[in-house]
Amino acid sequence: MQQEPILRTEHLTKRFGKRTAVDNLALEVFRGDVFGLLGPNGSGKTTTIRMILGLIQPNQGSIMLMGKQSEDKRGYLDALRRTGAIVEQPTFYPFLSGRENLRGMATFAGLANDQATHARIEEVLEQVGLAERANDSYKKYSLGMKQRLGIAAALLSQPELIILDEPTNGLDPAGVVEIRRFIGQLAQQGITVIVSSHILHEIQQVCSRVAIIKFGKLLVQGNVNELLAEREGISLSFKYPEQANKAEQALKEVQAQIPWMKSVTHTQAEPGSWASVGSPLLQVEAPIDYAMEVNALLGERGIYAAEIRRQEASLEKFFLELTGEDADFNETSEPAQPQLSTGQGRSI
Ligand SMILES: Nc1ncnc2c1ncn2[C@@H]1O[C@H](COP(=O)(O)OP(=O)(O)OP(=O)(O)O)[C@@H](O)[C@H]1O
Repeated sequence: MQQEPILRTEHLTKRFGKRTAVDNLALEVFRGDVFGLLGPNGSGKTTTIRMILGLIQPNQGSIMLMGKQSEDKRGYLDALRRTGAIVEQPTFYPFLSGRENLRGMATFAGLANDQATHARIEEVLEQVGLAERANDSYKKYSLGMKQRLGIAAALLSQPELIILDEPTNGLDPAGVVEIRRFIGQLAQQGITVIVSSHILHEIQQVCSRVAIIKFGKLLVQGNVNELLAEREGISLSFKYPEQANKAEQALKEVQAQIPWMKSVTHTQAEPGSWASVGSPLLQVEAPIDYAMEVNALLGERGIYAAEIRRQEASLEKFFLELTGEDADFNETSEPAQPQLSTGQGRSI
């Protein structure tokens, strides 16, 4: 079945003076996605989101939101009405309660001050898990609760799409887990979510698709499982180095005839590895489903691994492969030349 894009950007570009903050960006978000817009600080995530929300104008390119093109001002505005967003932490009144703040927000959003709106406020308070604390003043809320109240405000108008810019910023690990769980719940309710982050592992688990950007350019975009499945592997540990040598030789001999075995690498277990430090390891780049075949191939030659494990793939490792640099996403310095020269990135 053909998936329906809820958002598509083409050649999206924004320059601030000489700096190109967003460079020829092509994003595609499908209905029902939890779409992670990932990239280091300063990579252009907020600028992209601000352009999608019509808060700033692109220098070049187009945006399609819910079937409406950005050039069609009236139609696009209608699509924006069906979109909820938090770009910066919304301003709430510290001495008012969560519920009172939402009433203010509802008025601000043009919702009538009637029974239906009041019922909707109770509904979103329930949805974000703040119903029991709705009478507490905003200043008593934890950072996570403040974030959730912001999301509640964005949900007031029953959006089909919600855009959250760095919702985990400044949260402690428990707060991050809470937001992640909450994003999952939104998706279960059929709301499409776009969530940006500079910390890959924080939201990787909850995303169905991701785009990784750097210096405003798309590095990669695709379904998380597909991106990672391509990169998972089989890890074999051996008791003695000579066994690992024999196994390496045996696998490399047959590798050319086996399409699913992409590479075989001989290493040693490092600290933090699942195997004891220094023990010989073979990393076979192949789907874990083929572990039995690898084992059988070695067994036929009288070689036996001490242990076989799935080598987990992670977006962080993938990012490292893609850019050759650290994936903690915290560095802000810009190299003389961007790593990739095309704006379209890889896509699967
Ligand atoms: N209004 C502006 N005027 C000038 N430069 C800007 C403006 N807004 C953003 N930039 C620059 O554009 C680049 C992209 O910034 P942006 O805020 O979009 O990145 P980001 O990926 O959201 O970063 P962060 O994770 O820190 O929020 C940065 O170099 C930033 O300094």
